[in-house]
Amino acid sequence: MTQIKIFDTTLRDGEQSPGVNLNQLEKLEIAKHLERLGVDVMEAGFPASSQGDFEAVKKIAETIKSSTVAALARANKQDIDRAWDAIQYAQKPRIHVFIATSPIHMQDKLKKTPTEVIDIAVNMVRYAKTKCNDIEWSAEDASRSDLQFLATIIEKVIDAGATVINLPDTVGYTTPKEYGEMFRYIKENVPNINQVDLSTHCHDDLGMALANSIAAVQNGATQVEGTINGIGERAGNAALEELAVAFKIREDFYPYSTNLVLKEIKRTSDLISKFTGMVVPGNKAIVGRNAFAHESGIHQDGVLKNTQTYEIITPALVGVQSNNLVLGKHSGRHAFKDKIDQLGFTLTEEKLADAFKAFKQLTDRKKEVTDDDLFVILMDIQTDVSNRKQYQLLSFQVQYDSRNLPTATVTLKTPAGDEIETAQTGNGSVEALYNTIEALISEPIQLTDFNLSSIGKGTDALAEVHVNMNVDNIPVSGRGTAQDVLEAAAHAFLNAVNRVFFTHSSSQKSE
Ligand SMILES: CC(=O)SCCNC(=O)CCNC(=O)[C@H](O)C(C)(C)COP(=O)(O)OP(=O)(O)OC[C@H]1O[C@@H](n2cnc3c(N)ncnc32)[C@H](O)[C@@H]1OP(=O)(O)O
Ligand SMILES: CC(C)C(=O)C(=O)O
Repeated sequence: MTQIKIFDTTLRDGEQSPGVNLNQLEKLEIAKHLERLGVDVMEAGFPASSQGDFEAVKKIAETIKSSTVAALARANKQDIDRAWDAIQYAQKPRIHVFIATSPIHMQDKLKKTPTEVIDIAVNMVRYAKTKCNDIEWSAEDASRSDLQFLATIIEKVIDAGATVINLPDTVGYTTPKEYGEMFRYIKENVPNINQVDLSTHCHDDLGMALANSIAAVQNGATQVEGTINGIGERAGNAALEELAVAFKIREDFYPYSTNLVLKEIKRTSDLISKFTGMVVPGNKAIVGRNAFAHESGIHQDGVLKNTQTYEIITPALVGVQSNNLVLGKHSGRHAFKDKIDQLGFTLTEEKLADAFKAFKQLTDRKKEVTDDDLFVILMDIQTDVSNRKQYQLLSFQVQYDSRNLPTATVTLKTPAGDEIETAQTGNGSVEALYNTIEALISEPIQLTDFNLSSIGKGTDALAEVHVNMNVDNIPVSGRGTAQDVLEAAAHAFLNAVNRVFFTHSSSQKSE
């Protein structure tokens, strides 16, 4: 078995998904779960892109111990300095420098000749190497680049000190055969290629990201880049959970393995889906709601007789639990703490007390508290910033009458500490509530998406709302959970507004 390194870019390319904007605490929590999942490298962000991203990458670098922490930089000194400033205290830091190598990108975007691009790439890898030992260099749009040119520039950046060479299919254009042949060509035509890890980074525009990544591995790639749930720019990146499980299930066919702890997959996928607001489609491989559901009679009959007739992956392999009923009204702190550890959270004493209180409050209203309920409580507690200046929901009331327009009355605390209240109507209860909150907030708001789901089953299940909106023309997402649908909706709305409020108040999106 050849061990393939997993480079997770959920926090960088994943965050480039339209509408996704994670705050520092959310990024940190995701990073901790990625470490627990066993990724070899996590790309924590692009520090030069904003102060908020810089601070998030720095915090992750200071916290993560076993995975390499990478930071992205364009091929210029300012970006490289920023990347290094953010990751220098990591146990295993990596600077990831990229520059495009395809004719269209060099000519029309960078406005540089191929010779100039070679000089910039070599000089910037050399510069980055003066700061950090581990340097990844990416040839952006490699799959549309001239192969001879690619071989020339790769040989030179390796001589300049690169330790990993990444050949992205940036626009998701290539096919497995073509992409595999590119890797083989590079293996055969770059004399110093065996000194480095060769990496693949695929986008899913034509639905071939996973197939292309596997083709690259079959032709010499030793590192695969991708994201959890396949999120990312446009149609997304290769889904790492699909790659790892495919290698495991088809180990008879693929002589490759990864370090991923497969039973952590579902939990990590849930966490990322909730924080990003990117709902995993029911039919998504490995982590979709229906991935292990058998609906039709013939399939059910087969599964009852022998699960393997229709089930190639056992749900437990990826951490899907059939019965996750856990703690109840009478559970104590020890059992609670033990469960928190199992779910992969590390809480300070103060947060532990808050979480226990929230859990006890929930048991008063909900008969059965599941792992999923607890997971949401812990996510909220770990990323709670209610001690900071922001809009806070103090109370609300919605009057619904099937013959008249619903009316909402809302009281908010403003970031300046004032209490404000007003009432508005709407065509439905949520609209009345949102019209009212909007009337209380000075920034112009345009709601672009509203998504309601339940956590678990039953009439007492928690409601979860994700919203996308433009606040002051800035696209932003928000998430809220509560036992009541309207309360969850109000929290999601304010969660989105507060993200933008922080952007303005601290001049960058930092928390
Ligand atoms: C394929 C990928 O996923 S690449 C990563 C994409 N991620 C992002 O873009 C993150 C979000 N981006 C941002 O916040 C901003 O674009 C910033 C902060 C990075 C840069 O902002 P600005 O300085 O205003 O530049 P802007 O984005 O408008 O243009 C990009 C500039 O970088 C140049 N550039 C692009 N890639 C590279 C590179 N790899 N190396 C050097 N220069 C580059 C472009 O040619 C352009 O230069 P020009 O201003 O001389 O024409
Ligand atoms: C910066 C590189 C690695 C990238 O994201 C791409 O080319 O898609």
